[in-house]
Amino acid sequence: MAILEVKDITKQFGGLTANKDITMDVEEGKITAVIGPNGAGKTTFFNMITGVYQPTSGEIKLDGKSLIGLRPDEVAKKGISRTFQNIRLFGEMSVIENVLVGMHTHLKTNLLGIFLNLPFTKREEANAEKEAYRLLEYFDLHHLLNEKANNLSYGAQRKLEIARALATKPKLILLDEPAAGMNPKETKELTDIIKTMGQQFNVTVLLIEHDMKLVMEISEHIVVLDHGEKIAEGNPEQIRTNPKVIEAYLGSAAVH
Ligand SMILES: Nc1ncnc2c1ncn2[C@@H]1O[C@H](COP(=O)(O)OP(=O)(O)OP(=O)(O)O)[C@@H](O)[C@H]1O
Repeated sequence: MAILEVKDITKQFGGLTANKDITMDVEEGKITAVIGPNGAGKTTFFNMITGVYQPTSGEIKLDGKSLIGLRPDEVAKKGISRTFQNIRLFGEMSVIENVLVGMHTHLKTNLLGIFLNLPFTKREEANAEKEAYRLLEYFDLHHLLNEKANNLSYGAQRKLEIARALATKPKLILLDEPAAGMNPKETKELTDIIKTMGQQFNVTVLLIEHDMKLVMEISEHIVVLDHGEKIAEGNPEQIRTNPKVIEAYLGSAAVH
């Protein structure tokens, strides 16, 4: 079943068409990747799904309900969470605080409850901390929980961003180049995390990534954009051997 349905979306910035009539489905529980050369329109595509930009035309549905016209915070409430190409953590806050901030978007507690120190509030906070710890354990960041986010290695910051995005309990998580800037060891670790996190956290993964080894290893479905248009989609084998994709993006050397 498709959790996300995108139909004929187009985005124009003045005279430039960044996305043109893109149609695709993201199947629930499957890892889907969007690939393509720089400037192909991948981030614009994510920005439309998350309400940062409104499409010039077309339809986007989550669980059969339209997301058109919703602001980013409203899209987030519907169950879509994301990470960014450039890391956006609260650098002065600790690792666990970064995750707790993510969780607070769906806790029932309000500020009054915190000031009055109500039992319900305390219980909810304690549960949130436990859950945050469990998340950090999964990302192997639990030993760093009191460290300032700014002090983490680059790879650890990238993982923390994903952990924070998961803390909002999304149905669908969008990862924008999660492996960018990572060394091979970090990329390998991240590959394993992304591969298993769907089942672990009951979330569907849609990612943009340039690291083809990662993409080919974890994706069940791949969509290829070039100059704002979808030029191919299919499973890794179909994409790897598609002449159009090789010409536009992969190059003959990258096929093996
Ligand atoms: N806000 C904007 N205003 C004008 N043009 C934009 C805007 N955002 C993106 N573009 C243009 O749209 C095109 C697609 O950009 P986009 O960032 O979506 O590509 P991309 O595939 O994500 O590239 P990369 O892999 O380099 O991140 C580019 O030509 C870009 O300059």
